[in-house]
Amino acid sequence: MEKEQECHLASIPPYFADEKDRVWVGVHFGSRGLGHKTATYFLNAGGAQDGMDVDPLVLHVRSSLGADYLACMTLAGRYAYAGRDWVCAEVARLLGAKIVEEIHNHHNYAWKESHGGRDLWVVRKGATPAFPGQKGFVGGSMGDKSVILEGVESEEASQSLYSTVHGAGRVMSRTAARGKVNRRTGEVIKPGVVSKEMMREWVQKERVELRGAGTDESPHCYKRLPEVLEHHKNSIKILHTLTPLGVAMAGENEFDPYKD
Ligand SMILES: Nc1nc2c(ncn2[C@@H]2O[C@H](COP(=O)(O)O)[C@@H](O)[C@H]2O)c(=O)[nH]1
Ligand SMILES: [Mn+2]
Repeated sequence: MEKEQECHLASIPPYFADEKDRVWVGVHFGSRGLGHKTATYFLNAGGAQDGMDVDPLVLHVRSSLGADYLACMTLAGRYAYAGRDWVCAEVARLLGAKIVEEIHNHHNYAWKESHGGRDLWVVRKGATPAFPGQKGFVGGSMGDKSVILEGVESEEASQSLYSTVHGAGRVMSRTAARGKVNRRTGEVIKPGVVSKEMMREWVQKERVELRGAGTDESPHCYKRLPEVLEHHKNSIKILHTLTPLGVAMAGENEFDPYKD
């Protein structure tokens, strides 16, 4: 690492080197467990039906339940920011680095915004805001380059309500990748498509130091980010390309009581 004193934060914790050999620390987690519990509480309280094809529960933002939901969502968002900040600071400390720039972005969250003179609640599922000049971190995979990008003004950008992708996206489900095993008997119900050897081979070729990770997170599970970003080239500008150096994530048998 040429500049040990400089460290940039992107919002997996891997760390990367950019095109000028500057170090970036990236994390990708938030409030999944808390968010799920919150949503479940409000769905039950609002009398939502259960099932894939049922009508959605609609709560008015000015109803007591709606206002409480928004307050809880905002709190869960702050909890996500705080957790990411803590992990980035800890990785920077371990690297002996000083943080010189921070880029935060949520996904799977709702924002109150004005578009074309209309006040809207914009829910970005698997997407992040990318208003002109707004920077964001978009992950590839543990064995692919990631990017720091910013939104640009264009017809396409406006049509997307100034949103972009938050990752390359999956080509297979977690279950398809790792297979299905009977937890009690250990019997393999369906073998996984991706083996540990395949995952190891990929990261070794890319010279990435990997700690933890199940095969459901292997690069084989994701699209290639440059191809995805090519489809978005009119609404974003790539500022930095980040090459992964080290990636740490929970192992396949790790117990996470918070599920975040
Ligand atoms: N830089 C990294 N990006 C990664 C890694 N594993 C996945 N990804 C990308 O991020 C999103 C994660 O999405 P989610 O659905 O799990 O929230 C995904 O689309 C990938 O492209 C990684 O280890 N490093
Ligand atoms: Mn995510």
